[in-house]
Amino acid sequence: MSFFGKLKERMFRSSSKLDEGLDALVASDPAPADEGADESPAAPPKTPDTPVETGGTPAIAPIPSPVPAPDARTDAARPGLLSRLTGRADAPRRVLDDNFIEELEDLLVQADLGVETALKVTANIAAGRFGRRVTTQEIKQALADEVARIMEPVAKPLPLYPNKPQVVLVVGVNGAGKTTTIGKLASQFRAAGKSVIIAAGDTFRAAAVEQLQVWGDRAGVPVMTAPEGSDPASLAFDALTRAQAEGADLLMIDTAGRLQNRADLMEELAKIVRVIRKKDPSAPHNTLLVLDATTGQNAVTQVEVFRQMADVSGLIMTKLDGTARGGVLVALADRFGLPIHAIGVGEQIDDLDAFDPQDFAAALTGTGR
Ligand SMILES: Nc1nc2c(ncn2[C@@H]2O[C@H](COP(=O)(O)OP(=O)(O)OP(=O)(O)O)[C@@H](O)[C@H]2O)c(=O)[nH]1
Repeated sequence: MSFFGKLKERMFRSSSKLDEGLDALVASDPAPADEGADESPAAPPKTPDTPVETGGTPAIAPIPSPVPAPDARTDAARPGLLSRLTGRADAPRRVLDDNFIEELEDLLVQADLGVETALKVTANIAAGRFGRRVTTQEIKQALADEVARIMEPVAKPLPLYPNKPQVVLVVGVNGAGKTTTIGKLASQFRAAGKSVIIAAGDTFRAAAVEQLQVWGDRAGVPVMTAPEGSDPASLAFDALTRAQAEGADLLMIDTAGRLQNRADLMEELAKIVRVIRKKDPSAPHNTLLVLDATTGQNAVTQVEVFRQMADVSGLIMTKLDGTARGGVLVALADRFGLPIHAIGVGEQIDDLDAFDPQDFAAALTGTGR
């Protein structure tokens, strides 16, 4: 299955609230039009060609008339054979008015786009459409276009540099998916013919080290470990020494993610950087922040916190499968503009891929491709 296939199938599979919410938004016509017209698209027109205004409040979309409205530009408003076959002539419509805009904003906030981004996106969707009768499909497509427009500038694969080894520091809170992501990336680099070494820098958790070893075995990549509780900076130094001696292409350094004691963690990360720079002043070449999509708006806080602690160069978002909170990625892109290198949609080795804004927008809005 293609990665987009997986993304579409898994992303929000359990709770695709945005897609359903948009359907409900247009269908939840506060002043429903004549039901009869819905069931009989071929019936004579019961509605005027332009939206009906009822006492100052813009009318809610009448069920589409078989007679094209003068301003209609979509096939749905031209009930030809194709429209009837695809059912689009019957598509519910609703006037895009203030209420609609407010409800759309709420829906986007619930989908974790964050208030600021939700307001911006909604305003852009409404521009040029205000007062018009719109279908769900039109709104979904407009939303998908807006999301893709925001995400396009940040969709950048992890850059590979000629430096040998390229040192990749991986940071993020416990459980975000750092270990899994390192395993998946290592496996992909190996498949691309690169030699990789992993340093298990979370020396305080034996389980984390073991898990990394399992991933290293799977990927066919050596994992350097140190005794429990030992200094991660010292391990990083040794790992870089070995990577340089062996001419490895990449050194990936896992780190601890204990945010409970921010000062300690900050010092630990700073020390790792200080120490590896003794061997390579240009290292680390990438500092990847791994974020868990299921934490929703918490991811925004995590970016803020980790940017204070480390020179974060890019993001990887995991667990986009089975969550309704993937919209937070739009908020992150809009707010921070940090490159999004990859997304994870499962626990298997091939469940990580480069971030594609069009695919993501399509999966998020349910427009499909
Ligand atoms: N569904 C899903 N689960 C994932 C994904 N990425 C990681 N996981 C799971 O998330 C859990 C935590 O992942 P880890 O890789 O151990 O996270 P970590 O950041 O290294 O956590 P610590 O080892 O506690 O520091 C594991 O059970 C992974 O299998 C993903 O994209 N989708």
